[in-house]
Amino acid sequence: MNKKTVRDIDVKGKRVFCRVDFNVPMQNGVVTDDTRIRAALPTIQYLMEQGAKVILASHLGRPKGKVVEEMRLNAVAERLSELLGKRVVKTDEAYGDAVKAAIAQMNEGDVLLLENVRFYPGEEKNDPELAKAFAELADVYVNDAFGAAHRAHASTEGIAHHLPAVAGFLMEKEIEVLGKALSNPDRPFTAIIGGAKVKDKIGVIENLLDKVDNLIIGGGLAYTFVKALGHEIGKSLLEEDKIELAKSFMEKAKEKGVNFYMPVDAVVADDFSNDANKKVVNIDEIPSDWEGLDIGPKTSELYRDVILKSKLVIWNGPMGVFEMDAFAEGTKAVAQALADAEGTYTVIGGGDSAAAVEKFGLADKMDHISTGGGASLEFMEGKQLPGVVALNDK
Ligand SMILES: Nc1ncnc2c1ncn2[C@@H]1O[C@H](COP(=O)(O)OP(=O)(O)O)[C@@H](O)[C@H]1O
Ligand SMILES: O=C(OP(=O)(O)O)[C@H](O)COP(=O)(O)O
Repeated sequence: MNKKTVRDIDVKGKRVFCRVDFNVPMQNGVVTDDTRIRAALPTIQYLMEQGAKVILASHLGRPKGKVVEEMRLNAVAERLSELLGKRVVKTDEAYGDAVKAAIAQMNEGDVLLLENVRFYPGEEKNDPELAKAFAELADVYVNDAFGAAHRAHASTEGIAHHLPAVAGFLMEKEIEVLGKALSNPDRPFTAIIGGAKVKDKIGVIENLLDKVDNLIIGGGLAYTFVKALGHEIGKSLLEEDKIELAKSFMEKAKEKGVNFYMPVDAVVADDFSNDANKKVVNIDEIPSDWEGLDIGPKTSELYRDVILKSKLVIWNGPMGVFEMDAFAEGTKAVAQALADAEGTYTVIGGGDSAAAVEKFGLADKMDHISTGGGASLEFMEGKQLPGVVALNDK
């Protein structure tokens, strides 16, 4: 990475505004998955050890510029305190006089967490005034929020124009791992794209066709491709206006010598529910009033073979509706193949795929699980991430 990191600056005694992505799932006021908090610990602990006054900032959810009580960061501060073994002070605002007064009380090595930055309308608008108000709190800016690096917001981008601005360790690692995967991949290089958001993923599929040896398609978005081949897909997920594009991708794959793998069979159901009637059919035999909710066993086997022969695999998006046990087998099979693949570097691209490997107890078998869903996708599409661009060059 050609950006400066926390290693390149002296932070002793300095107030460091460190943007993290603590956008974690919560239920009844308790953090239910602290992966993102743990992922930021190396940077936080380094700053503490170096004698910085660590001021953490994060968003949680999408409160749309207003205070939403359930989206306060109090529970996050509690969890972070437990993980650090040190009390983290939490302010009820993210800038202003009360916050400045709390910061003035800090000693070297102390940690303070600001309130949810998205309680202010200026955050998502990247309002220069809010960016300045954040900058006034500190001497140095550190961005460790890879999961939010695709957002040009006041605390992820604007503030970097007012202070010395460097990357944290998580940001550095994410960019390095994903960057290496794309620029200098070990081969055969396989990308597995699944999930439901066809529109969001079309761009990444197009970009990956220039880079991979094998492209595997699964999940809800596969049916637009099945339809493009001229098959009946019943009530399966369809993005009608992307059929032509899907066709062009399959042609492009052929021209470029990319092996394009699509489901050869599917688990279809007569209802979108765990208790629906279900059966396995060949991909060109989906009944008109049924819908495909998982890849079938023949497809799982085919995909497993491709995975085991690969040296690098990146995976984004489940193979089926894995949240329902009845349609989790395909996603589980792919996760298991990744876990079993020896000498294969496996990268999980955030979001639901990360939740899936966690659910199947295979997370520790993966080489890199990205903390960013949208961010890793945009990175793989070849887009510049504003939160990274704004940092100081080496
Ligand atoms: N065949 C399918 N039909 C409908 N939804 C599906 C299908 N396969 C997967 N999904 C859904 O896709 C969702 C994840 O999609 P997406 O958000 O694109 O993935 P990610 O979060 O990994 O980027 C999951 O909630 C899953 O239930
Ligand atoms: O959870 C996040 O995105 P992700 O689910 O795509 O990884 C990030 O914290 C960004 O949140 P946002 O999509 O509300 O800007």
